[in-house]
Amino acid sequence: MKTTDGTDGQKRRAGERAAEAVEDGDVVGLGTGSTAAHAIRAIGDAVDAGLDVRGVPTSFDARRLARDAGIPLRSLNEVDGIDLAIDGADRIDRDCTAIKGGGAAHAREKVVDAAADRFVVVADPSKVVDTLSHPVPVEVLPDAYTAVERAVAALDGEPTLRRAEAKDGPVITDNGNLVLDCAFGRIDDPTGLARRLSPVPGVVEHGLFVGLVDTAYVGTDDGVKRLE
Ligand SMILES: O=C(CO)[C@H](O)[C@H](O)COP(=O)(O)O
Repeated sequence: MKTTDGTDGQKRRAGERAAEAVEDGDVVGLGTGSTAAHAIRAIGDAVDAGLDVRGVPTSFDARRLARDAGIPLRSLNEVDGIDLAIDGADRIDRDCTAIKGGGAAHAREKVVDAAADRFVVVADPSKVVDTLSHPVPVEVLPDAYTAVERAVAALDGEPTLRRAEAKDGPVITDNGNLVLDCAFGRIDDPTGLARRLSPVPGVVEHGLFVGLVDTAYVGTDDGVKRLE
């Protein structure tokens, strides 16, 4: 039966389906954003019901939400590995290459998601595309942002310093850095672009997630579709 709860319902179904994959004893990477938040709340409900897990949050916000949901927390340095990471995405193609960083959390997200035995993206259908063309968030050291802007321009990208909405000036990440949203138009070779962005001095991390996502759960109006 179709429901009328819109995008939030789609996100909730995706998040809750991913949370069902968490098993007793798991160490779980807890992603950032409104879709991952549904998974965090569902894991919190399961913890209330007796599930034994430890969560590794990917951001200040994920940590706060998970703590409020009653999930025991660890930092990445305190665990030997991560069994399952659940995180949102700004765009994902049918090969499960994703662009992340809409919440400026992609540096820690990538570290946690890449450390996981299994990484599941949760998304609503507006995130699924045939070809990636969304701007790529690039976290940069504050002292290096103009140098990185020039390097991005040399890769035919158009960088825009992300500005804060409830503060004058730029967005400052949880790591104290800046974000350049870099438009490259249609990204036909995300692997090549990722390889060119990573070594630019001053780049802390970019939001292209290539070869990291195992499965995507895409919530719909009446269920969840799976991309592998
Ligand atoms: O990458 C992210 C944060 O850095 C988010 O996962 C991404 O922006 C998706 O967010 P939402 O689920 O709210 O649409």
